Amino acid sequence: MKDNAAKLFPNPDTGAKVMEYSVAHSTPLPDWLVKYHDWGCSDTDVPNYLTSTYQAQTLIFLARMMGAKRVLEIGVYIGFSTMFWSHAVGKDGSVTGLELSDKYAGLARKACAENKIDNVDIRVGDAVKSLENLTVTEPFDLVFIDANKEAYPEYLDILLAKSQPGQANRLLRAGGLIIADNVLRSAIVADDTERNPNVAEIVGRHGATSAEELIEPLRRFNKKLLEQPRLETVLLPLFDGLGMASLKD
Ligand SMILES: C[S@@+](CC[C@H](N)C(=O)[O-])C[C@H]1O[C@@H](n2cnc3c(N)ncnc32)[C@H](O)[C@@H]1O
Repeated sequence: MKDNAAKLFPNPDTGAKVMEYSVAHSTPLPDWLVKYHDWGCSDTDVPNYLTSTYQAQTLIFLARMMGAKRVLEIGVYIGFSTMFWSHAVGKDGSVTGLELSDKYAGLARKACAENKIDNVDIRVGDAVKSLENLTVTEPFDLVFIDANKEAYPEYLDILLAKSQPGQANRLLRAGGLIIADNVLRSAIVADDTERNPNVAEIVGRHGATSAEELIEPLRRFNKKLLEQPRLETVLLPLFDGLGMASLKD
């Protein structure tokens, strides 16, 4: 049987070169998005929150390939991903962003205004509440989950409950895509043994009492994606782990 993990990179340097080459041979982001990402990495509270520019290139490609016009984003931060979704859906599409922090929502709105983006609507508050209260006239094509990891299972439950077949004003259309970031969380979700040095590092970084506290909600989320009969799922070990599922009716 062919090995699932192709042994492409003999060492980290070659791995980095392959990545550099792959980025250079993928449709580039517009300059204004790259500039905003640079600013986000150098001058904001938590640069680590940002998706990478290569992840942006990949997700834009995916959204356009499925013809997505309406995107819901859970976890906006300073609006980098919000703006790349806006770029992906084009002027006749729209993006709704849910963000807890008033400050980050303000930065995101400012960036949208500065870049003449007028198809983004950012709502401030806890995303569980915002999702519960969200009503739409047309369903979303794509939902990007990138907020507090402990609430991922709840976000999924609400999304599915509000996207029932035949339901008026459902949130996600049949055939719509759910993309969840960080579902492997520096590999600790798949390997929480002492062989994985990231376990101690991540627990320390998040001031968690145990690795389990960080791992359990994501394992529950990944299991729900897999076992929910209305979802067809693939977990890509790219970036920090991308959970992807399409909704069947
Ligand atoms: C990883 S960042 C999002 C990064 C953004 N998607 C990007 O790639 O540019 C996660 C965001 O989720 C927000 N967040 C955390 N808990 C939340 C909650 N309960 N409801 C809504 N947003 C939340 C944080 O304030 C933070 O801005």
